[in-house]
Amino acid sequence: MSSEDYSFKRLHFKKHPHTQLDAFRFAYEGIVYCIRTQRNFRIELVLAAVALGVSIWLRTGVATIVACIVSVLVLEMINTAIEATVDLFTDEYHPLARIAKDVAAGAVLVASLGAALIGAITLLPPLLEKLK
Ligand SMILES: Nc1ncnc2c1ncn2[C@@H]1O[C@H](COP(=O)(O)OP(=O)(O)OP(=O)(O)O)[C@@H](O)[C@H]1O
Repeated sequence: MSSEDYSFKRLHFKKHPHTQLDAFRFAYEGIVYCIRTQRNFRIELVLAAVALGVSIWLRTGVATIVACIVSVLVLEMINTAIEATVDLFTDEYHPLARIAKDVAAGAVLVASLGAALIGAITLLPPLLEKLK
């Protein structure tokens, strides 16, 4: 779904009033938008499923892995929101637009590297033990 399709769906959007259920639906649509349009988000979902599966198989605590997964996915979504906001503001080159997008992408990279490191520390020793 492109951002144009997404906007089209909302042609009849009324800002007020909306119910709590509508608020959940808007949030759900945001998640679906990320899955449909962000390749990195889909890759992260697959890696998350693999890491979670391995963690369950090895019977390590899953809480750390879940925390890493949530951090990366949430940051990817915030990155997508920042990109959309910057694109809404300008489609011209602007150094501040570049900083906003680069810093947001950098945040995702830091979280991803951290998650990979934590994943390796948590999963590698029991995995090597199991494969002995
Ligand atoms: N309006 C702009 N002004 C200046 N630089 C920009 C602008 N838009 C994008 N850039 C630069 O291009 C890079 C890629 O921006 P783009 O919007 O294409 O993100 P993307 O490739 O879709 O990112 P992702 O892969 O995380 O979805 C930014 O990180 C930034 O360095």
